Amino acid sequence: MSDDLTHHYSQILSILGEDTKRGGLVDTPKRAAKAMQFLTNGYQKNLSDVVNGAIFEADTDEMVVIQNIEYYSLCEHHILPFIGQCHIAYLPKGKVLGLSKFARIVDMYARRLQIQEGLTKQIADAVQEVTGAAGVGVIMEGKHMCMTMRGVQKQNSSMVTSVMLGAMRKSDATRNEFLRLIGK
Ligand SMILES: Nc1nc2c(ncn2[C@@H]2O[C@H](COP(=O)(O)OP(=O)(O)OP(=O)(O)O)[C@@H](O)[C@H]2O)c(=O)[nH]1
Ligand SMILES: [Zn+2]
Repeated sequence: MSDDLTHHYSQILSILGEDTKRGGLVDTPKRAAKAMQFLTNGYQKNLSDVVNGAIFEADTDEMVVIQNIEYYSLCEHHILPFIGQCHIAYLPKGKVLGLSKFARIVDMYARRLQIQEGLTKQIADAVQEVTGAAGVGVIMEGKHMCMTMRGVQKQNSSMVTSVMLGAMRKSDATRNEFLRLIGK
C-alpha cells in the first residue's frame, strides 16, 4: 500500500505543476504516504483490540464524564482536517471501562474519513456496546478546515454535535448534569 500511495502522491504533485525531482520534494511523496497512512490508521483497528479487555467490575451507577479529549479527523467530503474536543459521559451498570480506552475509541473512529455527526454516533455506540451502560452521551466540538481555509472561509465557525443514548436521552436531569459537569 505504501509504495502505491507514494507513486500516486508523486503523480498528484506533477499534475499540480511541481517538479518532483527538486531537492525539497524528492522524499515528499513517501512522507505524504506515511502521513496519510497515520491519519487514517483507524481503518486498521477494531473495537475489541482497542478496548483490550479493560472492562472492570465496579459497584457504581453514578455518572462518569471524560472531557476535553482532543481529536483530529479528516472530512470525507474534502479530505481536509477537522479538529476539536470530545466529551463523553456514561452511567455505568456494574462495569466501568479503563479511562484511556475512551480516548483510544475516539482516535480509532477519528482516524478515518468522517463527517462529525457520524463520528459522534460511532463513539456513543461503541461506549454503549462495551460498557452496557444505562446511558451514554457524547458531545463533540469541531473546526472544519474545509470551511475555514477554503470554501466559505468562515474562520470562527465551529460545529457542535451530540448523541444521547438510553437514560441520557430520556432524562432531562441526567442530560443537564452532563452539560453542567462539562461546563456547558
Ligand atoms: N454535516 C456535515 N457537513 C460537512 C462535514 N464536513 C464537511 N461538510 C460539508 O459538506 C458539504 C459538501 O458540499 P458540496 O456542495 O458537495 O461541496 P463544495 O462545493 O466543496 O461545498 P463548499 O464547502 O460549500 O464549497 C459542505 O457543505 C461542507 O461544509 C461534516 O462533518 N458534517
Ligand atoms: Zn470538508
